[in-house]
Amino acid sequence: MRDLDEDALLARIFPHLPRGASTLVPPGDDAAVVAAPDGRFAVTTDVLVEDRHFRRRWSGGFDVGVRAAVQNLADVAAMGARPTSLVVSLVVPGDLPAQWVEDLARGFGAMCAPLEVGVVGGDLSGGPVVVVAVTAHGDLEGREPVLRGGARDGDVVAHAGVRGRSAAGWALLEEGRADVAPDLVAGYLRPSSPLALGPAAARVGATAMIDVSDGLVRDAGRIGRASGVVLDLVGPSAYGADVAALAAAATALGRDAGDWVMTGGEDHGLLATFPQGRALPEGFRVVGRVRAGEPGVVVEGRAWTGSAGWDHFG
Ligand SMILES: Nc1ncnc2c1ncn2[C@@H]1O[C@H](COP(=O)(O)OP(=O)(O)OP(=O)(O)O)[C@@H](O)[C@H]1O
Ligand SMILES: Cc1ncc(C[n+]2csc(CCOP(=O)(O)O)c2C)c(N)n1
Ligand SMILES: [Mg+2]
Ligand SMILES: [Mg+2]
Ligand SMILES: [Mg+2]
Repeated sequence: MRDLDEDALLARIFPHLPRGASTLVPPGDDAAVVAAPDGRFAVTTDVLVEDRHFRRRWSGGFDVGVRAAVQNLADVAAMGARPTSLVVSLVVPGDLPAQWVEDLARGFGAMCAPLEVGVVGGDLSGGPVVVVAVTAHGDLEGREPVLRGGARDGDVVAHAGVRGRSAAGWALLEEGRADVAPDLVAGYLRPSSPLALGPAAARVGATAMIDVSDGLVRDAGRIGRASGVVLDLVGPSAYGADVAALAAAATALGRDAGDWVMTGGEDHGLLATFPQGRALPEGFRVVGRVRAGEPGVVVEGRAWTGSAGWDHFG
């Protein structure tokens, strides 16, 4: 596994997976779309693993519940769908206080109840570390899903949500410096995604969309490769306010705030492409252009030479 990256591993998995009779959008996007006799729905799953995504000494059950919900709801929103329901599978070690699990459920409730998203079931098992695996469903409300593969030469690239805050908060926790910027730590522990802007982007004709889980540059590259175009992003110098908000943390840790903005994961903003001249939903900000060229991503016209963004294996 150490010799593969996530995309290479998926390329080995996908050929073996049956398409089934009802698949409208197969694996490869933020969610699949499945036909139902009375319509169709988006479905997606993401897992959080103790000591890979969170540490129990930093994150309470409530935090992990919020985060697991957001991570999955954002994948639904990135299809242009409205989330409707979750199911939650838990693996819990024997030393875990029952209160932690109750707090986890409260975290799901706090995130989902205001959205009228039901948490409608799940599964329980024991195991060596905490694992929270969530499946989320969404309603496309009669619209076409917004795929990763629809960006076209001449489109604008726009982003909604925060940039780099989760990465900065995670770095502060790792270095024992949470005191430097508690707001950034909160952005890591309990990220917030502009979920309503997924359907809003779809309604104004977004051509492609992804939620940013592995970093702007890496996830922009996924749209570029899926669409057969290149996304040319603005660089860190265009993100003055974002960089300023991360400056104290970057200074304290000797890290680069611009790198967090461009490559930090787990913010769960929405990155979308729109036809040129389209009025964007409020909350989206233009961060680049789509051009013809070697499919993928460039920053200010050049290959990105900063860190690559998150990959579990690569
Ligand atoms: N084990 C697997 N079997 C089948 N399909 C998979 C598997 N793992 C991932 N996929 C599919 O591969 C695509 C990419 O998955 P990935 O997890 O990178 O996307 P994501 O959930 O949007 O990102 P992230 O997990 O970083 O938040 C998705 O369509 C997903 O359903
Ligand atoms: C303890 C700890 N170590 C490392 C990280 C960083 N991290 C883990 S997964 C991920 C990207 C998205 O994951 P996925 O693709 O699984 O959704 C990132 C940035 C963390 N959050 N906690
Ligand atoms: Mg996603
Ligand atoms: Mg995933
Ligand atoms: Mg990922």
